[in-house]
Amino acid sequence: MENTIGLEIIEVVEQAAIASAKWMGKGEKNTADQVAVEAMRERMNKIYMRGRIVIGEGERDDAPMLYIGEEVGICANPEAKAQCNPDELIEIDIAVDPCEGTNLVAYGQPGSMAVLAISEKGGLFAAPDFYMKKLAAPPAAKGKVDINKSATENLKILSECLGRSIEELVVVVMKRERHNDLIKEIREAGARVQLISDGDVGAALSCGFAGTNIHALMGIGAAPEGVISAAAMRALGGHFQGQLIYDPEVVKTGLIGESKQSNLDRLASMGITDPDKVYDAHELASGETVLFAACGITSGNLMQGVRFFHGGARTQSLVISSQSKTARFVDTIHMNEQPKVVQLH
Ligand SMILES: O=C(COP(=O)(O)O)[C@@H](O)[C@H](O)[C@H](O)[C@H](O)COP(=O)(O)O
Ligand SMILES: [Mn+2]
Ligand SMILES: [Mn+2]
Repeated sequence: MENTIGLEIIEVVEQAAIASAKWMGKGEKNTADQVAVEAMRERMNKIYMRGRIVIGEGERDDAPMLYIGEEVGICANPEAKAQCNPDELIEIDIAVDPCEGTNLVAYGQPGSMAVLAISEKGGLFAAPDFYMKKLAAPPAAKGKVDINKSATENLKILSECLGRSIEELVVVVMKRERHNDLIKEIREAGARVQLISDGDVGAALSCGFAGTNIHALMGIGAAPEGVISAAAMRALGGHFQGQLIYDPEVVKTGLIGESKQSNLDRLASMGITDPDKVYDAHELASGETVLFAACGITSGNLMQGVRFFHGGARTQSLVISSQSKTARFVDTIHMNEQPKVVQLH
């Protein structure tokens, strides 16, 4: 799979990031999102694969493109349809977030990225658009920290696994009212908290790499982003656990349906019989091969954002593969028809 489409998925996230970056700082989050979706879809439909979107736009925004269940790949491209033989193509499930951190793009803040994860058919958990309690940590703490333990206990474990004092640990938490107690507990335990307004995929990913000065992600974010983060951590060997949150009282927003009971009914209709199950990275991204790709829209811990120059743009992407066990940073100069210069920096 990596050989077949590894390079192509880099271009998919690059194109989405470039499109979205044109709307950076313009205060229009929906446009920044929409153009990323269109660019991602257009490039995806040139790939010789039979792709199916399992996590996409859709539930939250009732989107017309990259919706859950949409078929993508060369056979979905009207121009190629005549020559297309689906039986010859590899079947792939895809989780996408073409613009992860739409607010970050709209307001010119760091940490937004175009992101996707792919695996064989059935290899990614088709999470509903609910919330998810998440715990991400570096590879050294994999299987040692536990989402069922308190933050205080996990910080002690992290401190031992990483050979640093608790005071030397930094935990990313989304700045939300629902996290007030968690933030207090982390601070009282002695660790430092980095509050983010959006973009918990980037935070989870940062835990996978030493040198980012981020040692854990704790708290509740969106479930689809949880699966994408899990795919990255699965391929990288980091720790990720997620537990669906279906009670609107816990998150204090109306985003996950009217009532706890209606959400439980919906989970049951999806075949999720144990709604409180804690999933680890291997369960959320269970395929034999898992690939993760991201391209910075605005600069973050791991990737620089898109930099435009007259006639082109430069991007930085990351592709992580469970198959080749590589985390590959890709630095690309994109040249339009006739650039006056090919800008190096
Ligand atoms: O910040 C986020 C927004 O993602 P997007 O809509 O693609 O720009 C995600 O990283 C979060 O995981 C998540 O969507 C968020 O926590 C849910 O929203 P909220 O109710 O504001 O916490
Ligand atoms: Mn997102
Ligand atoms: Mn998004």
